[in-house]
Amino acid sequence: MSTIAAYYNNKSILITGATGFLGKVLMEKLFRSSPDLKVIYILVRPKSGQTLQQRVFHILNCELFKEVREICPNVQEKIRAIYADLSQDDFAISKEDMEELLSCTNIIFHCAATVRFDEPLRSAVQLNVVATQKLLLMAGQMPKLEAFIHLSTAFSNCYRKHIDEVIYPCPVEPKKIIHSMEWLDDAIIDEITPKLIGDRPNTYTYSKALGEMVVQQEGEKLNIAIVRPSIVGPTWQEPFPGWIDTMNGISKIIIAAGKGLLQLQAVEPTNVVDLIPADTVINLTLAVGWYTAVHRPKTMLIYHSTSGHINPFYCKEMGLQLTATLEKIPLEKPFRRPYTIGTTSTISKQYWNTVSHHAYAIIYDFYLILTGRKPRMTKLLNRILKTISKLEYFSSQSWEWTTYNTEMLMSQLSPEDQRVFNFDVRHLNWSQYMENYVLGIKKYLLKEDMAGIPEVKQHLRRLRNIYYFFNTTLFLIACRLLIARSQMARNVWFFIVSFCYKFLSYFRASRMLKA
Ligand SMILES: CCCCCCCCCCCCCCCCCCCCCCCCCCCCCC(=O)SCCNC(=O)CCNC(=O)[C@H](O)C(C)(C)COP(=O)(O)OP(=O)(O)OC[C@H]1O[C@@H](n2cnc3c(N)ncnc32)[C@H](O)[C@@H]1OP(=O)(O)O
Ligand SMILES: NC(=O)C1=CN([C@@H]2O[C@H](COP(=O)(O)OP(=O)(O)OC[C@H]3O[C@@H](n4cnc5c(N)ncnc54)[C@H](OP(=O)(O)O)[C@@H]3O)[C@@H](O)[C@H]2O)C=CC1
Repeated sequence: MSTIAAYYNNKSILITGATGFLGKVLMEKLFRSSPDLKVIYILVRPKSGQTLQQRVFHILNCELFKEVREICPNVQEKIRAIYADLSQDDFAISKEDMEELLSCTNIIFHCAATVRFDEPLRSAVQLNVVATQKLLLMAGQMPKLEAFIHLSTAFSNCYRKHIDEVIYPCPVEPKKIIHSMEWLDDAIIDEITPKLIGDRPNTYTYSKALGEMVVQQEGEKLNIAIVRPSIVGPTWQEPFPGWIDTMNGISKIIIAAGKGLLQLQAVEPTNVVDLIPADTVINLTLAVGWYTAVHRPKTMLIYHSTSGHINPFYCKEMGLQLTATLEKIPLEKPFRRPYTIGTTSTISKQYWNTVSHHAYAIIYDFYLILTGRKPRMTKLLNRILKTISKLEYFSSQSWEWTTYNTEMLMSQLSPEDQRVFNFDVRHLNWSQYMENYVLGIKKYLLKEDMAGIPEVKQHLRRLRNIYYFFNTTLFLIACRLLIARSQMARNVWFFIVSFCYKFLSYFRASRMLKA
């Protein structure tokens, strides 16, 4: 049996963010690989009118947990959902629950975070920094705690091009930031936010960097490690390929491209997109948990979960594969045929935005008005372009992450552990992965019916014909206008027509001679 899987058996594990994308994949893998684990405590808040129990029921009944439901029929009994709101003091956990957590927990996986790039600094700090600090204080009071694993992001130091597995300190100490948030009002915080985040693009990356500093400072006496994934995509292999249930940045780009709404991508075709599958991140996280608890490294180690250095996926390759896949597995109700153009030049971006986005939206809205409907395309397009502009910082650049700790860990695993907890992306086939990505988006995110694919393909063929017809008509109108206004265009036109006529006459004459 795998040593790592055996380690988690009979353990009490505390997970924050278990209702999130990575949290679910983490729980699933734990139950599948170590069905004899004692209990998983999850800190959950009620949401969207659902109680804690309803949320847990919903998670366990989703497709991701299909295999777990068979392997571990009593899975429901092994999850203990604890009411908690991490943005409140003491997390609003009841006294009894807190006592149980403090006395029983063996391992903590801290996944909860606000991942929105545009979160106001106060809320980003509250969740990504203050909550982390409080959880570390709790961890310090847990006599049975063996490891604390903190999930951060590979982009916490994205103002650097080359990023090592170390903490890069922020100029202002986290404690000072936390303190200032207590007495500054929202207007002042908004005003000073750009100065505080400095070269970072948003409050998310800044607050995650502060969170790492807090982990380093407050976790000195703990057995602690940080995992930094890059852009997390759907599962690669486990429990099945293509599972995704989050509308993160890159999925938004794929959907907008798939619906034919977005053709221009602010990317340099030669840049690397550092995508990493969710199951790879979780396998590494579990291996890190085991290594930290059993081998107890002297210093806190940081592990990069990235792909670019060993199996680079270039933007151009991604664009081509995305276009090919979207033809094979089209998304429902496309506005146009999916097509991608990548550029980072401002002039080129403005040109393609006008020609390829705004012009089409205006024409479509005009068509809607003519057919007695309400125009909506320009509004939708503007919203999408606004969203995409917030991702441009990440799509238009490349980074280099070193992975010495991740490679060291891989070398410490037995062949069986390397197989069961595979986090080696050298053999990841990007073309296959993109196909499963689109399938996953279609099935699990958009909940579209696979049986509708032939009909969509037919619709796409109609759109293609309209496109050719429209372009040919535009071309002929342009030619006609030119001929009417310019002597030179008329001369060129007569030259082309007489040349074609002579060619045809010669062709006919030679055929008659042969006959
Ligand atoms: C055949 C020829 C082929 C030619 C090929 C030639 C090759 C040439 C090269 C071409 C290359 C092309 C490549 C194509 C692919 C490019 C890939 C680029 C890769 C880079 C992508 C970067 C992605 C992000 C990177 C993240 C790094 C950080 C790592 C982390 O830790 S991330 C943690 C997770 N967080 C996130 O991912 C972000 C979370 N989201 C947010 O923070 C927010 O959504 C936001 C981004 C800040 C945007 O906020 P908004 O308020 O603006 O948007 P909101 O999401 O609230 O939506 C507003 C409304 O708009 C609607 N909407 C949004 N998107 C879409 C859509 N796609 N479709 C339809 N509608 C959309 C949305 O529904 C909202 O509507 P409402 O609910 O009604 O209000
Ligand atoms: N997804 C990605 O591309 C990447 C993610 N990461 C990191 O991985 C971790 C997990 O990310 P991911 O799963 O994608 O994020 P999600 O947004 O899917 O999940 C966030 C989780 O945090 C919980 N949470 C948020 N606020 C609170 C609160 N006040 N009280 C209790 N729980 C709360 C959410 O609970 P609820 O369901 O109630 O909202 C949810 O379970 C994060 O630390 C993130 O920074 C790093 C790199 C890339």
